[in-house]
Amino acid sequence: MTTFHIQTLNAISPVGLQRLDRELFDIGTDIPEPRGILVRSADLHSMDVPPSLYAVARAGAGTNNIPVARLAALGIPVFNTPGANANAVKELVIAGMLLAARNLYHAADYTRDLVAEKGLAGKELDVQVEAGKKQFAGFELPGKSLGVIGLGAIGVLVANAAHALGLKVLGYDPALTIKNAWQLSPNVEQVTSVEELFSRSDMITLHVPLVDGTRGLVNAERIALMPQGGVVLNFARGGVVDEAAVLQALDTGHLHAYVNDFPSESGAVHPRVVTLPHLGASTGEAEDNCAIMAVDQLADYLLHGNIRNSVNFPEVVMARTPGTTRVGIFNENKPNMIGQITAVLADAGLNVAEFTNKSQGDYAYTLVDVEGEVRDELKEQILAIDGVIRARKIET
Ligand SMILES: NC(=O)C1=CN([C@@H]2O[C@H](COP(=O)(O)OP(=O)(O)OC[C@H]3O[C@@H](n4cnc5c(N)ncnc54)[C@H](O)[C@@H]3O)[C@@H](O)[C@H]2O)C=CC1
Ligand SMILES: O=C(O)CCC(=O)C(=O)O
Repeated sequence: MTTFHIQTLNAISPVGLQRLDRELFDIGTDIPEPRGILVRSADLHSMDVPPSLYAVARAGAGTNNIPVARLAALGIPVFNTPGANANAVKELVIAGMLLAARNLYHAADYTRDLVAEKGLAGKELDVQVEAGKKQFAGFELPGKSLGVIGLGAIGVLVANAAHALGLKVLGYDPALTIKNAWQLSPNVEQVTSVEELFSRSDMITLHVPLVDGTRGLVNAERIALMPQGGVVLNFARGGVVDEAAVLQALDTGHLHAYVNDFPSESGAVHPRVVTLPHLGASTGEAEDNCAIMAVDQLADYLLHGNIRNSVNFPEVVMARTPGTTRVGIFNENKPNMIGQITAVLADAGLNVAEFTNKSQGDYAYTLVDVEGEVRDELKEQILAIDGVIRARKIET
């Protein structure tokens, strides 16, 4: 029986890893010729793709650290774990709003400084606490407006929780899915332009992927639309915000605070910025959820060829037909591919028991269960079809 080598490039929760049957999988950080890679935030863009590699599973949501298009062209699916860490991020966003509204981070620093640096104690400390606290007076959330950009797994949870805290919530997502629309509170007002969202929001929170269309989404022009004293919360990715524009708006007082999860040299030391060390998904619960989903999807692909939650190939899931052999085929999405594939199977004397083919963008994926002996040369015959990228006999 085949043993699949799985390479882990970040700490993946053991709750997920223990789901891999050690008779079928071996796992390590330095494993040679990996069939599968499990990753969180490690940057794979400069990686030489090992010829052995069949799939990459991201235990998390964002895949901007992975060369998704390059892997698609090689017939290598990239999986992610939609929603598995959404609650963890939502809770940190709520914490971020409160940190900003009540100036908590700087207030706690002030108190620590009175004792640790100035050496105050007793009555002297009490006097300075009461004298200094007015500089940290904040505002309450009810009555303020929050603009949520991106109403996906995280954005919907944030929007609903913010409404429950008494905020007026506006949402913007030009590609809102029906599933997410069902989850969204009817009290969240959807707006149709990002400019309207900025001009009507005291606070803005970002929940979009980092792609070409979202890079620098928060810029000087849009910040200028916000009411005086606004707050920007960024738990999406650093590149979604033009940080220089944010820092300038903080310096002029147009913005009150910037709370974010993506340290940079200038942002991390600015007095009106609170920067966390990419903590959004760092809860035991989220790490377990992500690892379980990533591992299950990777194992299902390696053992059965099924594709669930891939960011570069369509969803293709087919029950195994007893007494058959399964073949998985990636090809360019162009006419007559299915006809040519089934012709090769027929020429090889194989009867098709089950067949499914789905396309998405430039590529398509076929799973076929065949009756009859699948000889080694079948793979070469399928690969000889113009437009076929990869073919695999799925042994188990
Ligand atoms: N700080 C952290 O540790 C974490 C950060 N993230 C980041 O948050 C992002 C979102 O995560 P999820 O909500 O789970 O993803 P998701 O895929 O469920 O939602 C993203 C939403 O953004 C929308 N969108 C895309 N482009 C947009 C645009 N230009 N304007 C408005 N909406 C747009 C999409 O239609 C989708 O509904 C991830 O891609 C990742 O970068 C996710 C998890 C943890
Ligand atoms: O794995 C992590 O801690 C980061 C999570 C994240 O940024 C994501 O899921 O997009």
